[in-house]
Amino acid sequence: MSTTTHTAPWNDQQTTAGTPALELCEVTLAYPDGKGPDGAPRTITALDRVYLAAVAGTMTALTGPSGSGKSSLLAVASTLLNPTSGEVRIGGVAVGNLSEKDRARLRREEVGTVFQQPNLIPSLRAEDQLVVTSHIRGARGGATRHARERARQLLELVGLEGAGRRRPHELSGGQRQRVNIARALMGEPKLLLVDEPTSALDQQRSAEVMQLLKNMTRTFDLATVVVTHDLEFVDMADREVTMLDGTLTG
Ligand SMILES: Nc1ncnc2c1ncn2[C@@H]1O[C@H](COP(=O)(O)OP(=O)(O)OP(=O)(O)O)[C@@H](O)[C@H]1O
Repeated sequence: MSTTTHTAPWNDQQTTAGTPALELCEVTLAYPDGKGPDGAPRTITALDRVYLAAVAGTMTALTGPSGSGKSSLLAVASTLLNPTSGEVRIGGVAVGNLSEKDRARLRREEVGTVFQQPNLIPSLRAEDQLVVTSHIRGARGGATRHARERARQLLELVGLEGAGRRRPHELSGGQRQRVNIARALMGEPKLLLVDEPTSALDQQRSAEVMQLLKNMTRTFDLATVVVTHDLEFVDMADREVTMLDGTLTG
């Protein structure tokens, strides 16, 4: 019986240093919205022919009013939602051409996500929050040690050295968000997508979390896209883009 190794399609590609980690090309996303008075299906256009390129080592702030389409953009960029039309490319690879399995693998290997609420597991210590995913995926022995070592390094990098044994209720809101960010970096992503990371934090903690995201962007050469309502922190980003009624400007 012959064995074949399955190489991820995106590893087969010649990607040049200049390839953006994320490209959205003419991306439109329409959600179903019931039926109109005539019984015809209606839709809400959340994204309307959006172009966006995010390159390594750069933090992009994504702003815009409530309902303008920011979370929809992150959902499409993270490959969790398929656009209605247009193309999403991660590291130069057109996501629409991939099987569901390859898309999940691409997401796992290339994309880190940080959501508004840290969603930490209440019973787990900080370090275990970071290693649990690799454990669930079957890592044992050397791989487990490697994951634990990386978890410790990341916790130190996000300013939580010595807090690895604390459970979520023993951490402040800002510290929980730091664990969340460290967890998103465990898979060594190239693209980091962050949705409103400061919504539950006071001004000082918010500034610290934004600074941390910027530091991580530089340290790991990430393409980071941060949705934020906090206009005062927008200047910390390298670039600002604004959503308005599903259209991106900036
Ligand atoms: N699952 C869904 N089904 C139908 N419509 C949706 C769905 N999710 C979002 N929408 C609609 O799509 C539009 C964009 O929503 P989205 O959540 O992307 O905006 P947002 O800018 O992230 O808003 P907020 O800042 O309030 O989080 C809105 O009109 C919203 O009502």
